[in-house]
Amino acid sequence: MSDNLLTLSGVHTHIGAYHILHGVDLAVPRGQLTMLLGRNGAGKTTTLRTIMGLWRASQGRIVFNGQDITALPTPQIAGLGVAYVPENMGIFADLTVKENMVLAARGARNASAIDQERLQWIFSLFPAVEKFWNHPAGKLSGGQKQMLAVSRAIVEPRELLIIDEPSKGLAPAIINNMIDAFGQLKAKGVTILLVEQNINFAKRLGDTVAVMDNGVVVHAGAMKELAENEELQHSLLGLAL
Ligand SMILES: Nc1ncnc2c1ncn2[C@@H]1O[C@H](COP(=O)(O)OP(=O)(O)OP(=O)(O)O)[C@@H](O)[C@H]1O
Repeated sequence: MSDNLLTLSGVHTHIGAYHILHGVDLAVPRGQLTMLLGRNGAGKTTTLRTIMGLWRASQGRIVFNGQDITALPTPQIAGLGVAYVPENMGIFADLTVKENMVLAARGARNASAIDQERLQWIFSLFPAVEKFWNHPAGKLSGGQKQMLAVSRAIVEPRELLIIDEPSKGLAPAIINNMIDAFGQLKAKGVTILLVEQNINFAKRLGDTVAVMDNGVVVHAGAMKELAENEELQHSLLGLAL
């Protein structure tokens, strides 16, 4: 088996009449945290949605854990162990934190059916989830909602966690908490693919990086190499810095 848990080769995606992805090549190494960076509109979200089968690749190939998933329906892709947290987080605002968690655990009808050891671990990663267990999710702060969204994604064991801009709009203290939690997830063997705009967040957390522009990956390599090269950051990311 290859060292890459996920690979995209020459992936094109059209949305209606618009040709958005123009041959994306991306490798997500097993056990690492890969950062997907790029200016606004570069195609990052479209890439994540194409991996999940929410948009269809019109050309190219997506392989997860040795299996071609390019044409699989989204529930089957999720069933292989891929969790996706979209930018809007997909939380049910009118339901409590507990109800949100129960709904995320396939087959669980109530909180006691959630793996309790796992739940305690999630509480230790994100204490706010325990603290606001019986509160409506809509009343949480932005950072707490993001923590709930990630908690929902990991309520069952996953091999790959895909998260769209988890640091967006968060205060620095909450970002530190997130960085800590992602580090612990990685230590548990979860492979993570994160879309980011915040280069400092990316530098602190990323092992591998891919930078997109105009619907293709224009740079890929070690995060450390990009983090140490300000000229390269500027030429690849420009004002996004
Ligand atoms: N539903 C859609 N219909 C038409 N064009 C779309 C649609 N969704 C995205 N696009 C276009 O596709 C391009 C890539 O968008 P995408 O959201 O993937 O970029 P991004 O890199 O995630 O940027 P951002 O950080 O702003 O979300 C943009 O030009 C965008 O306008």
